[in-house]
Amino acid sequence: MKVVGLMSGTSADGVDAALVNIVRRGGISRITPLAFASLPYSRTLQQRLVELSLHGQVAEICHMNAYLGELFANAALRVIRKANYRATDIQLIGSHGQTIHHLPKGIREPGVGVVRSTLQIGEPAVIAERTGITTVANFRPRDMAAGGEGAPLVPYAHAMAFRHPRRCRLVVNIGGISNVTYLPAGGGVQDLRAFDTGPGNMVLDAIMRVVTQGKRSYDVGGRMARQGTVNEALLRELMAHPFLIRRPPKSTGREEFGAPFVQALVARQRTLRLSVEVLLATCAAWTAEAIGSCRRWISGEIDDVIVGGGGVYNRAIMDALRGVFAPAPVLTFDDCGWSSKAFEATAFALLAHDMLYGQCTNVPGVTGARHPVVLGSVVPGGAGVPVIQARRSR
Ligand SMILES: Nc1ncnc2c1ncn2[C@@H]1O[C@H](COP(=O)(O)OP(=O)(O)OP(=O)(O)O)[C@@H](O)[C@H]1O
Ligand SMILES: CC(=O)N[C@H]1[C@@H]2OC[C@@H](O2)[C@@H](O)[C@@H]1O[C@H](C)C(=O)O
Repeated sequence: MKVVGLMSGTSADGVDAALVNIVRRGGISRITPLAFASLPYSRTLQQRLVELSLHGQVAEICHMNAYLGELFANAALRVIRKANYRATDIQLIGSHGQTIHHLPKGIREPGVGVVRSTLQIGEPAVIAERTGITTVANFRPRDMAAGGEGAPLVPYAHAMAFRHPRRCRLVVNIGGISNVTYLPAGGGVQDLRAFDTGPGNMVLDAIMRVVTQGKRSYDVGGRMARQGTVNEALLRELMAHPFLIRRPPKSTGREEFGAPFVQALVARQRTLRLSVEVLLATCAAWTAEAIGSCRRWISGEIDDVIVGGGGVYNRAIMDALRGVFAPAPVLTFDDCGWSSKAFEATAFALLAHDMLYGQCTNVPGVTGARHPVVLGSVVPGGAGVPVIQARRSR
């Protein structure tokens, strides 16, 4: 089956589209990447989405849901064209959407108990209408309904791509938020451990925006951070952040590490009279140390560390990670035959595909859900939902 995966992460910098071929045999899906395309958001749109995530008005959320649906559809059509296919050659789209709010711990309501919620926008009905292709979206809410955090979900795909019969591996995604997946040697999906570790590019990007008055949205190559030295006192304060100490299952987002957090951090920088370079160096080191502190909740050796997400291009973070995990080698997804940029989009192609087979793709030990569930809701395309000789498998 040819499937497009669509993803816009917490950095809100654009839609990634991965076209893959998936073959399923013996209850196992195998992926061959075919093409990848990105549709970057304008800086104004990125800013609107960041604002929306924290202070969105309902009318704007309503509008953005449909507008992003159009952009997601464009991204899908772009990757299909790039691979010289037509939309009618593609059977399925898996769209993560754009997270604009995530409340994994939930809020207690009388007569109901704790209500957990998360909101990904980018209307799948618009995607299905523009492309004619069956679209699966809204992957997170079902896990939450089963008592889980609804995140992270990509560990299912990490296991498919990176598990090894003899090596214990730590897969790290450094997106806006960072998350880890521990894959014990020879283990399967049910043996993995995974959770968000907290800070990623979101904090560094926000600092760049504040100090350049919005002219630069990230520190290219981590160059500015590499000109500073780490302030150990501030690093210790940051390592005491409540999210880092919380036991898994745990997931987070802009609600904890977005603008209000960064405003307080920049105020602290001014009190301590630190340069921007020192602040960036300290936050890059914090990202790496927070990832390293996952070892508190992981029992077992780490033979390889494999890193993906935009953070692989930040040398300050990568150098710090090498220090944190030495002597284990710190590799990238690309070193292992997978694209760092395309992986999350690919993962949502896989989740959509496996959903059609009735496969449960949440990992209850990861999200905290009470039981495995089938993730996603379907909007049929012009040819209806692809019919599968369904064989329910775990
Ligand atoms: N050349 C580069 N140098 C430094 N940093 C970079 C570079 N390219 C990308 N990045 C960083 O990577 C970020 C985007 O990463 P990515 O696309 O993995 O995040 P995301 O998928 O939005 O986040 P998440 O995984 O949390 O949902 C950018 O905002 C930027 O901070
Ligand atoms: C709610 C939400 O969108 N969370 C994202 C975010 O970005 C990284 C980390 O926080 C992870 O928990 C998740 O994304 C990936 C795709 C996941 O579900 O595995």
